[in-house]
Amino acid sequence: MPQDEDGRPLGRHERYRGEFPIVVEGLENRFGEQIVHQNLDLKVRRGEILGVVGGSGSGKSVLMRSIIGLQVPSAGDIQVFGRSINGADPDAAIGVRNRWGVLFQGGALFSTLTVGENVQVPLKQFYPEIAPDLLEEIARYKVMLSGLPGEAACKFPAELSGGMRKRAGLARALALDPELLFLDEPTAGLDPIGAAAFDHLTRELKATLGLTVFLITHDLDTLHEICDRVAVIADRRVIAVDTVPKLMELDHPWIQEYFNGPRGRAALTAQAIDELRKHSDIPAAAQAVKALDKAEKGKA
Ligand SMILES: Nc1ncnc2c1ncn2[C@@H]1O[C@H](COP(=O)(O)OP(=O)(O)OP(=O)(O)O)[C@@H](O)[C@H]1O
Repeated sequence: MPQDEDGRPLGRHERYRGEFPIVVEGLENRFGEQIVHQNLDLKVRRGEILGVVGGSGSGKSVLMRSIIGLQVPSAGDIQVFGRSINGADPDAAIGVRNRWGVLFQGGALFSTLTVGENVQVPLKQFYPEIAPDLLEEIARYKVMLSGLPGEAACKFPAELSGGMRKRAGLARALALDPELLFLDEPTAGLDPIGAAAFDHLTRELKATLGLTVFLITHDLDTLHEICDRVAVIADRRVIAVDTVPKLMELDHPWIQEYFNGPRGRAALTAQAIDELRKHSDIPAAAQAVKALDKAEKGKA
């Protein structure tokens, strides 16, 4: 039975009201001789989009897999909704596991099922009593919530573009009305316009559905645009968690290279121009945007 922050049992449809729906303490993950995480601590705040960054192979996906119970850590404790998930028996853990949705890298859709049937998989698993026509209706609603046309529910994953497949994966992740959404590199492989649209959708969904989002990404635009805070993994642990501007002030070499390198600065400039555009009713802002656009055209 899921519990609230004071250990009281939560009803099936009650939502978590504590400050930190995810708390990771002293996490260690080893694969043979390789130590991926050691003494890793992280607290995710309710209602935030937490970006997770780190070099390739730094253990971002392993951290996500540990939190959702797909990777059993060698040491440490992980609490989700105030409940330790390590060593929890599967039946008891179900009270927690039906309260998150996951979009894996590449979407991980079943290729032999239509999009709608993919969305129905978790629904059937956790709510076998729902009648087939209602299942179909819920699936179609989730498909549309993810920004796809309703007809996409009848298509097979192979019939969709990369961006549409991501949205279909998102529809499945939203199937159970989760409180927590895990996204593993959602904008990887999308063109800049598709990536910006997916970011926008993530932000909208967070606001309208009251989600807490754990977002692994390499995408600097995503970090600047939609993340409330960003956790940086390096040296086998989380070395900092803060807003992007605050992180940029830190003196760590990886952080400096990542956020203040040429790509980091370009993302920052793009965000600044976006902000200015929002205020183009102010003559000085409109003038600045015009000048910057002209400079960009000159570069091209
Ligand atoms: N099941 C496994 N068995 C052995 N080693 C593994 C396993 N899963 C992950 N690893 C190793 O753990 C390390 C961290 O992997 P992980 O996928 O978490 O990195 P990442 O930070 O997500 O990288 P990327 O940004 O490239 O996706 C890598 O060296 C990887 O080879």
